[in-house]
Amino acid sequence: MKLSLTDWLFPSYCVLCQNQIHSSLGLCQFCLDDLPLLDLAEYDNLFYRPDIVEMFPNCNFEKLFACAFYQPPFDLWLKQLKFNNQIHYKKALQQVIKKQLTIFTNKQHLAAAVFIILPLHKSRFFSRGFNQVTQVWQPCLSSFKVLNNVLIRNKNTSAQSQLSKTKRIKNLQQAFSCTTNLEGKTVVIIDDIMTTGATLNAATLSLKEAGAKQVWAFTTCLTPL
Ligand SMILES: O=P(O)(O)OC[C@H]1O[C@H](OP(=O)(O)OP(=O)(O)O)[C@H](O)[C@@H]1O
Repeated sequence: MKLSLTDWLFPSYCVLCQNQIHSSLGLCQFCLDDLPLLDLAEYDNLFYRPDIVEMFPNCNFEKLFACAFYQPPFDLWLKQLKFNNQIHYKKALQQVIKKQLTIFTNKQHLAAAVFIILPLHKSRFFSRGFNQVTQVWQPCLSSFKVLNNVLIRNKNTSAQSQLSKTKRIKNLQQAFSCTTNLEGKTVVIIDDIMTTGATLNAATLSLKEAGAKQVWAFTTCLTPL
């Protein structure tokens, strides 16, 4: 590995093995290659995997992309990022997302699709200070068309993580609205975690009401209840 002057002055280390890496990275190549990622080369739509379709019944979106199941080390990275703003895990997650997006785009055309990062309600955004999904995903989407302020979160919902499956669905009812006509478009909606799919389903409903032809859900991790 060739290190620059910046790397010598401000060394960065792999979040897993602590070997020195380029400052632009969070993981060394060995650790990245060792991670338990979902096999998108075989299943570019995870709904084609019988076990996954059984874990997430009644989803209204057409395709599902995820990097991995919510298991070590992803659970720690996502929690630390969302609740403690530990942004050094961001680069590691971005390497994982970019790797999975490259595999996906080799099989699926996304040039005409528009991307929407799942918004937080404004009061949640102000109390947290950031949208953890935007922080991680936005830099991975430079070659795609990202729409901002199109999907609005109207309802200040309780955190899904505290609720049962039935309550999660009710909690998200009427949570979103869409400000733009999406007639005929394929919309990719992005979130960090899918547990029951209630959040992504509620967003899908709004996007389809606005005319979206298809909605594809991209999430960093899956964690069925
Ligand atoms: O698939 P589901 O059952 O809908 O659960 C997944 C959602 O739950 C979490 O958010 P949560 O509402 O807990 O918190 P946040 O909006 O503050 O990020 C997570 O970030 C997803 O958005």
